[in-house]
Amino acid sequence: MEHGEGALASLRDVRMRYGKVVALDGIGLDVRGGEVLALLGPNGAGKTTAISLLLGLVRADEGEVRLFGRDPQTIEARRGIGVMLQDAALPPTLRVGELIRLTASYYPSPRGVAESAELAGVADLLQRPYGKLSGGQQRRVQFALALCGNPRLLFLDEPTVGMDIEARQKLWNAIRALVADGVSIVLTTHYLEEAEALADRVCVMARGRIVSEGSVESLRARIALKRVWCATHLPLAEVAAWPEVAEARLDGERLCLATEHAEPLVRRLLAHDAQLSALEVRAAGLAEAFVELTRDDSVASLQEAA
Ligand SMILES: Nc1ncnc2c1ncn2[C@@H]1O[C@H](COP(=O)(O)OP(=O)(O)OP(=O)(O)O)[C@@H](O)[C@H]1O
Repeated sequence: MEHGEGALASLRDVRMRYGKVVALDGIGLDVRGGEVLALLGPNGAGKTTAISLLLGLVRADEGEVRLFGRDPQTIEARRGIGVMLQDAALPPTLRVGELIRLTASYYPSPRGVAESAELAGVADLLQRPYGKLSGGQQRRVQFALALCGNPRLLFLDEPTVGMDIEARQKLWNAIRALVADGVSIVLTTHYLEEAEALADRVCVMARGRIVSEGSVESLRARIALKRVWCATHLPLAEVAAWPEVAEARLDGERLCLATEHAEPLVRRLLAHDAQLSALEVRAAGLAEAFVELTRDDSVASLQEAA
């Protein structure tokens, strides 16, 4: 199958610059029907730019961008999506119910105001002016606006920023309900647990590229690695070549090694350096796996046959 065929939305060989800044450096991405795709990556990785292209808010310098097989700037394509961006500037004096009604009116077959509000957990806020709501409440209203058009595809850019734990859980449940209803979702997040809780597939971006793509499990597989730190006179290059060592780098004064075989590695280290000190062994968490993935493009070996 040709890349992008059958996908709800796709980027192909897309490059994008802002002046001298390369925001996207040749990326390909498909959003498939029925999936929750999480885009992860550190600040400035290019996640928002990728979404902005799919939404038709900006045009790519190079490459092809399709939304429902069309140019994302066409009205037909835009009517099929719902959007929750980071910097939603909504009129503060409008009441929540009015905002939902107004937004829904742009769509051919919207959800009702009451149903949208119920799904987003803002049914008790309908009479309140938007500007008087808390940050977390405003985010939930923005979610209601994203889903009120009855979209097939929903873009959520860091949807749970500023929400407390309970609100976050409620939003996750609402997202699950939409997915069960056949809605596809593209989500960006800095919370790994959010990707774990929701995503079928994860794309890790760094420096305008996709450095890893696969299931949440393939990311989690990195937890099998342990981290070993030690102060040693052994040269980094020598230790990096040992068979037990998956990755090696300097962390301040110490070597930091990633390994699946911590005990044999520690035995070998001690055998080669009797003066070795400051030894520490820890399991690598998902957060560390993520940092590793985004540290260096060469660690793209996790690529999973999807
Ligand atoms: N309108 C713009 N003008 C100039 N540079 C921009 C613009 N938008 C994005 N950039 C730059 O492009 C790069 C990618 O930014 P982008 O917002 O896509 O990253 P991100 O992954 O969404 O980051 P974050 O997690 O901080 O939201 C960054 O270096 C950013 O500074």
